[in-house]
Amino acid sequence: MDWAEPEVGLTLGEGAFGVVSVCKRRATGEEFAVKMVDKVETTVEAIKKEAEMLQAMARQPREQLKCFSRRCFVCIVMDKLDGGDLVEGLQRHLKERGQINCHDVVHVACPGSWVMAGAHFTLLGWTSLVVDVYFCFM
Ligand SMILES: Nc1ncnc2c1ncn2[C@@H]1O[C@H](COP(=O)(O)OP(=O)(O)OP(=O)(O)O)[C@@H](O)[C@H]1O
Repeated sequence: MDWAEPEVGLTLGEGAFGVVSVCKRRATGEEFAVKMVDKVETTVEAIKKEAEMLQAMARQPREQLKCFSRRCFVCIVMDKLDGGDLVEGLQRHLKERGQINCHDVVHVACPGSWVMAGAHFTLLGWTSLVVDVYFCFM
């Protein structure tokens, strides 16, 4: 398996679980994103939950998510998404085209919320489901 020594490159962003960077598979040159979760600061249970959440959100969910371990990190490989940062995109839209009409986004927002509700329900239980369903009907 050539994931043993992938090439980790530029940082894409940072979240609660650690840094996300560009990652290149040496054998093929394909680019992915890799989330590097600190083994010392994060419990095994939390890392498992994060990996399961990413697996549930994957573009091809049936394909097994690739993970590898480095000295201090568990590295979770994902498809690299090139759409940019959501908040920056919203701000750019506001500046260039004005406010988004609520009626235009409802068809996208509702199915999206149901996907999130499903993922949260599987992993985190009822509390998140209730919150997500609330947002879905807002
Ligand atoms: N698959 C990806 N492809 C490209 N960029 C990504 C990818 N995943 C994450 N990023 C970038 O890295 C940033 C941090 O992602 P990360 O998933 O760690 O945190 P988050 O989604 O912002 O929130 P949380 O920490 O609650 O999970 C994102 O805001 C995004 O800019």
